Amino acid sequence: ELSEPRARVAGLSLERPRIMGIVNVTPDSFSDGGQFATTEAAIAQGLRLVEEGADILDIGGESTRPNADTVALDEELRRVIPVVEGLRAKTDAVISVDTRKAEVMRRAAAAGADILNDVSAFTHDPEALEVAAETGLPIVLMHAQGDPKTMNENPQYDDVVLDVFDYLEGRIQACVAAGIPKAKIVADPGIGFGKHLHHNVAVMAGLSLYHGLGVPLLLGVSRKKMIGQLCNVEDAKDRVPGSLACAIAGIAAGVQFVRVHDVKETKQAIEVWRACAAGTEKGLD
Ligand SMILES: Nc1nc2[nH]c(SCCc3ccc(S(N)(=O)=O)cc3)nc2c(=O)[nH]1
Repeated sequence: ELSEPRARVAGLSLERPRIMGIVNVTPDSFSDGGQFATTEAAIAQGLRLVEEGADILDIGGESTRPNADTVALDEELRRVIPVVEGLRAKTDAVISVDTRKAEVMRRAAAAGADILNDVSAFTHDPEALEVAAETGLPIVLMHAQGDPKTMNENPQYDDVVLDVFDYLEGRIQACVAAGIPKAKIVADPGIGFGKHLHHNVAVMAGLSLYHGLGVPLLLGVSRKKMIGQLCNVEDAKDRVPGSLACAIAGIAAGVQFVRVHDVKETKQAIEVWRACAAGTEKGLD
């Protein structure tokens, strides 16, 4: 076999863009439905996103948006683990867990999670790298400058595109040194994490550079402030067209995974874009 076997991440081939649907497991502030209601709603949301075409579900129990408060370990476990268990029992979709805590990673892997997605690139929790290596799961390394609490106050870069590249390269090396094969690593430039608008758009324009890291790329821009700033749209729910534009821009630059809220819409945008890029109605297959 002259060509090396086609790369896969969590069993997913990378011959076509993969959609990661977002499942935020945060208490429903509109009702005192309690933990059970939150768990059941999150599981239902995950199954809906799979129906809409999500290849992966990203389960997050701690908001890492700017100025967000941290969530205690026991609370994050209470939010995330039941949802991973519930979804594992009901779907074969790939399950990713968005967490910075080693214990959440360990328990999520035991509950059947397939990918560990850490917005701190396994730097926040001193145990995270070792636990991730022990699970043997594929991981997502994302760039962030600073902590969610303060990251967007005054981010500083020499050259944001190159600085993000160098950071990710260093984290890949640290993970490989910790025993995580490079074939199990996905890199992500972290739109909105310690970046002003001009940093975010520079990263978007420079996405193709990150293929030089030698790993698949993931992009998460869905409904983020960058879109709101460009189009003066305050409510995140009104940012879907801009989110689709960012997903397609990423895919056109060769990004293999897009992390989105609006799976149905993103899937339609991708299918149409692929047919037009391939010039055949069958798309790029
Ligand atoms: N791999 C990966 N994981 C992620 N998890 C999240 S949670 C989003 C937190 C947030 C919300 C809103 C803004 S803002 N102010 O730019 O609108 C920033 C960060 N995102 C990502 C992402 O991209 N990749």
